[in-house]
Amino acid sequence: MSPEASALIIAIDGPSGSGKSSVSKAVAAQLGVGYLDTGAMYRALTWWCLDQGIDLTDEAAVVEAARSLPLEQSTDPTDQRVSVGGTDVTDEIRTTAISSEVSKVATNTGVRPILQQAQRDRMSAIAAETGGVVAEGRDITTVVAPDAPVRILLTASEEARLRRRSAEVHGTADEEAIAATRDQVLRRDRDDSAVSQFTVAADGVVTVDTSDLDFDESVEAVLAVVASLTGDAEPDPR
Ligand SMILES: Nc1ncnc2c1ncn2[C@@H]1O[C@H](COP(=O)(O)OP(=O)(O)OP(=O)(O)O)[C@@H](O)[C@H]1O
Ligand SMILES: Nc1ccn([C@H]2C[C@H](O)[C@@H](COP(=O)(O)O)O2)c(=O)n1
Repeated sequence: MSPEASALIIAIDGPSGSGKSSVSKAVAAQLGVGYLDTGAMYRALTWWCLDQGIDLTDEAAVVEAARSLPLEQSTDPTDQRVSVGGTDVTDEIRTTAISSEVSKVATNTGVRPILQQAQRDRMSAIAAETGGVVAEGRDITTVVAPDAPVRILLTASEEARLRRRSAEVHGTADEEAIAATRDQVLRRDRDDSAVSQFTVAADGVVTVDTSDLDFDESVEAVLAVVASLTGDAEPDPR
């Protein structure tokens, strides 16, 4: 039996600001398994292309960059680091400069199969190493790991998502801050929707709506789905 056959594979998708990354990291930490942030891979490729002077609208050049992306990504949910070509880009890939450009790379249909295969390979390696993996993104439940035993669509209302992202980026969720956040959340979702379906759960995918849940309640809700689908996934007591 391959190590993955008995591993705890959890796939989570959802729109921007729904809480995928933060909730997935907490779930992985509680279950004692590794974590894969697939959005970070698209962000890292965007950073690399810009660093190399590649025009993001030159689709063939971006595909070529995806093929040779020198990416290193940690899998510890409590210590996320991303490096490209030896440069630590952990913080830089979260800047507005990257957030506002990343959809150009993520909607490049030549890039997607390359990163999707890399994500499958990473998931297998992480599961073999840690006994499981929580992988999150936009197409994990549908394309990257449609056979995962646990597949969840994490959603939240547009208002909740704007409020959360605004509080995170601007430290406030007043009207002005929310207006400044719309591009990063709503426009990006609209662009990304052209290539992935992450607003409606595919067959067999469980929806967890966090609009009225706080962070801890969202983590509990996801853990409850994991437990109900696997029967034995109690949080690691360590
Ligand atoms: N249920 C919740 N209640 C309140 N805040 C939350 C909740 N879930 C997540 N957050 C906060 O909302 C912000 C956005 O969450 P997160 O970055 O995890 O979203 P995401 O879905 O991964 O977004 P993106 O796809 O744009 O990276 C974070 O500051 C996070 O702490
Ligand atoms: N599986 C994935 C993961 C991410 N993307 C796109 C969507 C975003 O524009 C970008 C960055 O993702 P984030 O860090 O905000 O979750 O990558 C995708 O198309 N498929």
